[in-house]
Amino acid sequence: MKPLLDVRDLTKTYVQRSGLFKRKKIEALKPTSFTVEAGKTLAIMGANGSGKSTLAGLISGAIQPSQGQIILNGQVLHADNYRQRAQHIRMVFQDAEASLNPHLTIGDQLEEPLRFNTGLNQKQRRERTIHTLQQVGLLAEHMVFYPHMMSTGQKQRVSIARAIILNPQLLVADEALATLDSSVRAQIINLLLDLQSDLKMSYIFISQSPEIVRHLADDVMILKEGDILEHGHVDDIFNDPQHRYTQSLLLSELNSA
Ligand SMILES: Nc1ncnc2c1ncn2[C@@H]1O[C@H](COP(=O)(O)OP(=O)(O)OP(=O)(O)O)[C@@H](O)[C@H]1O
Repeated sequence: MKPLLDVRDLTKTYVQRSGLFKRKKIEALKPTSFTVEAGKTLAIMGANGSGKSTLAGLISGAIQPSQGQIILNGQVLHADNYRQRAQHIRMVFQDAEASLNPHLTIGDQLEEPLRFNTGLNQKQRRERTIHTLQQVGLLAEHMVFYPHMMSTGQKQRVSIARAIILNPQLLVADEALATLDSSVRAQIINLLLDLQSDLKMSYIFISQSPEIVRHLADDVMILKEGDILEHGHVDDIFNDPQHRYTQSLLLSELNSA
């Protein structure tokens, strides 16, 4: 079966000035290749600075690659074609609060991507917005709410609604559950699993929590200093990690979970 996402030799090198004439190269992501099947979840784990957010940013188009290709459904995604990517790949961030505009109603924030990326008229946009709110367990009445009127969990639901409103094929979640307390986190995990089975989306899920990864992911990729250290089925990696780094990641996170 052809994969939904095919990442080939994706690379990101940052160049930083480190003096008047000196430049320092930071290899945030070394040439990285992997695939994600339709409807499946790939989790990405790694210590701080291992390149997780860089990889998420490259896939979502927020960061321009130094080299490499991203192919979605057989089509090469061009780094400068934001519109081409925006419809198919959407991101959910850790801090729902910061990713929502405090001055706009929830309805206006959800309609924004529809205005920019679709030809839907106002009535159709409103219908789609209400439908999407309901898909994430919110109500049509939430259209007129401002973010400060909602709980943390409801705000994360709005972030997810905004991510799925264009019917993307791939959702990239960067530590999207990290700041939620355990009961809200369980609800959002269930919501993500339900949405995936209803909408057949693929997920790339960055998380430091082995508990969440085991629950949500099919495959897991372990990043270390911009390199893939291990990549395989979650059960295989969790039951038999090949590297001490992976073992300590799983252990330290287990202890803090
Ligand atoms: N804009 C930038 N300019 C220069 N270096 C950067 C930039 N963004 C990230 N880096 C560097 O690239 C490397 C990978 O960073 P990245 O944020 O992708 O790691 P991460 O695994 O997401 O870390 P964390 O878990 O702390 O968010 C780090 O060494 C970081 O300092």
